[in-house]
Amino acid sequence: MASNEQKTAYGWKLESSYAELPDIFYTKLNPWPVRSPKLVIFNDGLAAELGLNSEELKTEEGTAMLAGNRVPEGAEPLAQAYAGHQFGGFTMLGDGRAVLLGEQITPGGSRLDIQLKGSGRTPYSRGGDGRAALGPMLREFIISEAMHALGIPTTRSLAVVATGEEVARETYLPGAVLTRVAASHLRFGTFQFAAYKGGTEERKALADYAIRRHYPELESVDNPYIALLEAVAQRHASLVAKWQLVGFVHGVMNTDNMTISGETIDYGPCAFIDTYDPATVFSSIDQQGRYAFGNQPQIAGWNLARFAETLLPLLADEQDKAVKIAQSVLKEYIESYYANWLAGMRSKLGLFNVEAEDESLIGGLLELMHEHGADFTNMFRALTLGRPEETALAGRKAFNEWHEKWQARLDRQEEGRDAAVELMKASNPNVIPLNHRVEEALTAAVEHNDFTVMERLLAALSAPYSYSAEQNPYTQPPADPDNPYVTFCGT
Ligand SMILES: Nc1ncnc2c1ncn2[C@@H]1O[C@H](COP(=O)(O)OP(=O)(O)OP(=O)(O)O)[C@@H](O)[C@H]1O
Ligand SMILES: [Mg+2]
Repeated sequence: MASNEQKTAYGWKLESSYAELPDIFYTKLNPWPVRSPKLVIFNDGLAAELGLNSEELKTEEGTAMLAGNRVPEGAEPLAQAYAGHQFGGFTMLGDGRAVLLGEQITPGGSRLDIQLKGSGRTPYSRGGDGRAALGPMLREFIISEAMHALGIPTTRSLAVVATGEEVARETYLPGAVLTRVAASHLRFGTFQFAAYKGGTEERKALADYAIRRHYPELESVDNPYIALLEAVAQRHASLVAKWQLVGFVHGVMNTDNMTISGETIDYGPCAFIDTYDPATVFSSIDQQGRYAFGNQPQIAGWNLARFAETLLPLLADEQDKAVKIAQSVLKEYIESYYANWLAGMRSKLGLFNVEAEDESLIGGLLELMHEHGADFTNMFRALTLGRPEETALAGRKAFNEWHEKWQARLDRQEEGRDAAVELMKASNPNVIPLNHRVEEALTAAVEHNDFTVMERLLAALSAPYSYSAEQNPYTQPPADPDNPYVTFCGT
């Protein structure tokens, strides 16, 4: 693998294993410079994990690197090719506004992609300008870091640089470049690209690379491609269950927005639900509710099926046999998703063991929450804190009956009440990025050049299960729960 042995003053230790794939998979090019880069937010904790020198990167020269005006030593920037099913239709895509600088080898020995998003046009830009607006990039920063703190696999955000240039959307908006960090940017769509553009050779090269990079333990198994499909399916069974357990709506679950590593990627029109309603959507282009909160497990399964199709020639010699294998993996995905979700819901209610009536206990609560528009996060927080009287369901006969049943169920456990409360605290976040607080932070930053509101919000979101008193202001639901407050989620 091409390597840059010498660590620089900035701490860069960049390699470029992706560039060893057949050259249909990428186009080498540098990011396009921007007019007057200004660093507006920087993630010191992540920089330390990456072995990067925060102080150096915050200087003018360092900021120039995070803006794409200067290429770090050892970087071999490239735009990645991929395809995708978007809202059901197949398209050739690729990084139309991003470049991969390389893979940072961290002090802990991990290999993590460093990508600039909003870095200018590429051969995959189609009609786009290659740029990104400040509001949405700050939004990606906040939500991805909140997801990480919640314990949910995700790409991360190192920095946002304002470009000093405007981008034309519905109006003119300030532009920005986000430095995104990921286990890799291999997407289901990367495999779709290989299947569409390449032969068996390219498909195999990509699958081998994905295995080496994310599932090295599978290299020696009998058919590593079946094992790859199973492993990716299992990671998504776990990932999507985690989304459902905190009320996260991804919003654009197209195959180009799902990763081989099992990390959440692309924080476009995403948001956390306030009131519990499986039909909740945040994307204005999702008129059919394809990516509604309650549909996510099925849509991930649909996307996995598209991924499986790209692997068919590698799964077995005969097509029939390959299809059967893929079908059985997809069936396991659904079962495994449900098992993960059920286990997570038990934890949210402080239940350690399994009882036959648990599914109806959990389902009964969710039905009541849906019927009466209960806030998802606050409901579980109130139950955790033993304050059912603070919920939207307080005083309702059906809820009182449910509550008694739940209390009796808790009393039947040997672990005791204190342990149940600890389990609930570890499973029910005290604070999530409430949409109205995110909007408030973005308005201050984008419209008033005040980043302190965002800094305080990030601090509150950094330890969501700590139940610390400083988080209290960030737990209040919006005054108007019918307003989804997601105006900065464009592009
Ligand atoms: N302003 C733009 N200029 C050029 N290409 C763009 C632009 N916005 C989006 N694209 C491209 O359109 C495709 C789909 O867009 P999507 O909103 O999923 O991407 P994104 O938010 O840029 O990317 P990512 O998935 O990397 O977070 C991607 O290939 C993306 O690179
Ligand atoms: Mg995308």
